[in-house]
Amino acid sequence: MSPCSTECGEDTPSITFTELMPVTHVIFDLDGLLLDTEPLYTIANNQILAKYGKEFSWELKRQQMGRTHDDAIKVLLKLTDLDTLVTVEEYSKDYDALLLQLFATAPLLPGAEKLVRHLHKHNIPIAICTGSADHEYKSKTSRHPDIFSLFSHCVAVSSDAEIKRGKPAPDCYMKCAERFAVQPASFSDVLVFEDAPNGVESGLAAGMQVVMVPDPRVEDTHRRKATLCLESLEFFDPSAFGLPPY
Ligand SMILES: O=c1[nH]cc([C@@H]2O[C@H](COP(=O)(O)O)[C@@H](O)[C@H]2O)c(=O)[nH]1
Ligand SMILES: [Mg+2]
Repeated sequence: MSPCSTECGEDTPSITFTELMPVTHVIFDLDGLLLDTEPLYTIANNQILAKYGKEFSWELKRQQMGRTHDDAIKVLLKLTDLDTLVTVEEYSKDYDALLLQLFATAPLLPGAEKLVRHLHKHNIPIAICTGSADHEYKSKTSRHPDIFSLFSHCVAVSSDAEIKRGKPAPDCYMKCAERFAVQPASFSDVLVFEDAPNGVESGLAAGMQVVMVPDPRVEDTHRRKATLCLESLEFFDPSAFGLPPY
């Protein structure tokens, strides 16, 4: 994982923009980072929006990714000018049913299992922080009990009464760090893994370092905000953040 500048070629697996500092704790995003669920959201939104004669553009998706269930639908309805015609409840009805069917099919993304098993084996505290609701988390992870049992806890913002604001606000990452049995000395001792611009913003605002593994469509301006940007979790080198090497 040799650090390099943006001048590197397109096949460069990693780009760093700031100095990397050692960490003691790691928090993972879920959708689009550990699990390949983002295409499922695209299928569901395309299907529902078609009923209203609209298309699910990349701009809509980028705005939605990482947000809570209700925030994501509110943003979508506003940006498509459907907010005066359709309520969040109306949009959710068929959308939620379709998603729940799809979630149980979600595979792990490349490099996720190796990294999670490695950190757990070396007793690095690991947790999950997702914009999803609890019942969605359960459905999405149902195929992979061996991996998801390795995390100390999961903050599922859409159903967490203690968290008022979802990503991009910092609240969920701060709360997730505070729920470790042995808390980090400072939020800067936490490393976050994220795929979404809203999630990167959330982790950084919490004072944490953020490794971004973005959708290929994420623009450079958003990639540059992350501490480190990787094409795939497969290219992550734990020793770059003072974690035990592979
Ligand atoms: O195309 C989309 N992707 C993702 C989301 C939202 O982002 C959350 C995923 O959060 P995370 O990446 O924090 O796990 C989902 O629960 C959902 O609320 C969405 O609405 N639409
Ligand atoms: Mg995500």
